[in-house]
Amino acid sequence: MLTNIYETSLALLTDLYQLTMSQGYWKSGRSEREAVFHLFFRSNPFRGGYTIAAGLEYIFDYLKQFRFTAEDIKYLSQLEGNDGRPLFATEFLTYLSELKLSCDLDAVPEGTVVFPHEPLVRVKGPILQCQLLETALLNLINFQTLIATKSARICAATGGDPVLEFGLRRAQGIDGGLAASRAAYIGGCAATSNVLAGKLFEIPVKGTHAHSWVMSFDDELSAFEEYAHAMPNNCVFLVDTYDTLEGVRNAIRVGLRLREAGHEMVGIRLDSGDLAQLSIEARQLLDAAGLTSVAIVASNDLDEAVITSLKAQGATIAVWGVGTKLVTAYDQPALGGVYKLGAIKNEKGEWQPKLKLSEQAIKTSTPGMLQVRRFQNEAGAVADVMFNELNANLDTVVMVDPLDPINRQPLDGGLNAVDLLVPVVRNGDIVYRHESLTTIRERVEQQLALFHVGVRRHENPQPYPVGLEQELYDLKTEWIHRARSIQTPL
Ligand SMILES: Nc1ncnc2c1ncn2[C@@H]1O[C@H](COP(=O)(O)OP(=O)(O)OP(=O)(O)O)[C@@H](O)[C@H]1O
Ligand SMILES: O=P(O)(O)OC[C@H]1O[C@H](OP(=O)(O)OP(=O)(O)O)[C@H](O)[C@@H]1O
Ligand SMILES: O=C(O)c1cccnc1
Repeated sequence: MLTNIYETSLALLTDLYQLTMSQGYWKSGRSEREAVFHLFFRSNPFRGGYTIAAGLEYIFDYLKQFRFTAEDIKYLSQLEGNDGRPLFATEFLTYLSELKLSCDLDAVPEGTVVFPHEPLVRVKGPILQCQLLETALLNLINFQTLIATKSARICAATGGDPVLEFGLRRAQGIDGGLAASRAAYIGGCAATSNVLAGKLFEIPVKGTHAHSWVMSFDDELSAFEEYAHAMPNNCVFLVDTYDTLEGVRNAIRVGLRLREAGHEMVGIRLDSGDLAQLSIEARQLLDAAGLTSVAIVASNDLDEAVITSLKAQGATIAVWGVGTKLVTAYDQPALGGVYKLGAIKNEKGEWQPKLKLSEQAIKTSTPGMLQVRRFQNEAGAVADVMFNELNANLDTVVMVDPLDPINRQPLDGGLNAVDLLVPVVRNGDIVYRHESLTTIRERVEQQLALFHVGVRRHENPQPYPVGLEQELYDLKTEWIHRARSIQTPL
């Protein structure tokens, strides 16, 4: 079971406008009106071809802590509007203090490969409640999905060599550091240096030593000897404090003495200079000394591009320590996920599709209560089709490319079909079984294997087909026309 990260009430972890709109829904008698929202992103991060969904378990933790306590209500009661009078009505605050979530959430399991415009989470319930959840859900899913994806890319670049996540010191605060360690492990990292993340999430913890250890002695050899004395079963010597190849020679001296004492040196770490050249030279020195099992660990601002380049240069690095660029998603610091209303019930209790128009077709949201069906054959995933659960006849599925509607592809009934969104919360209660991070990591591997290498490559990846089921496409087109006419002046 995930240890609760959050032990405080979290209903106020939201943008003020969610609460002002909520008072609006309440005052206009529409707070209980049923609505459906979708959380999705519009483009794969890092100019990549895929994205790894993550963060769902944190949503469960957040929902468990969703309540307006007496202190929260007191705080809200003190907020003032422009005229200096209370922003919120006392009766509305009483309503909030008695609020119990009754939403249904459907979500894509963590570790699933997902694509732009596909809902990662779908929230159905009283519109006021759906609205109150928006900001926190985006906060939780956007960040962890981004970092899990970055991690998967870095791990793909190492081609299976272990990646150690070293990012805590450069992460965005305490919570960012913990969530990043979790997401990095989901994406494929072998271990973290973050000990609290290790304890909370059962992630293996690993580490070497810092330059300060070497600098605290008069010479490097004494530093390595003392470290070996203190930690004979965890010796990875950082060799670049003064002269890297001299450092390797000192490590070898200590490694051979350790062996005589019945221990094996685990590795050396390179943290500066030309990592390809130094790793090749260090490997030669280690092998010549008979220390063939000693691993070369490298760190220093690594990311998937540098790792790919180092591999191409024949670097003999066996373990990769990656911090800053992983946990901060350095080259793209936000996923840009959004949360849009798909449908709302009218006074008669009938679902009304809703969409948000945009100048750019790609930004116009898709109406309905959406589900994603992934079609697969023996070779892997063929296409994902979004459909509207409110009005779907899926006996024969014709997929329409929303950006090129002439491109209509019938999907053969012989294909396997899996619906990506699964029930996770019903009437406010979590109904999804807890998944270990091991299960989630395995899912990432299995899922990535379903996709063509062209979709997975980092340079100019092939777009994977994601389309709208024909009836949904027609519905969207109809509602685009209707929405435009709403705006057309008489
Ligand atoms: N052979 C290589 N090919 C491509 N990139 C490399 C190679 N070796 C190191 N790098 C990367 O180059 C970047 C800068 O390395 P550089 O050697 O300039 O800095 P540094 O070694 O940290 O400098 P300093 O000695 O001041 O610490 C780092 O991201 C590092 O991982
Ligand atoms: O480069 P990153 O991918 O962010 O990996 C983490 C970095 O953090 C440490 O450096 P730092 O200078 O903070 O401490 P040190 O004195 O132990 O090298 C470590 O040596 C790595 O270089
Ligand atoms: O254990 C390490 O080598 C380590 C830990 C944090 C940051 N950099 C390196």
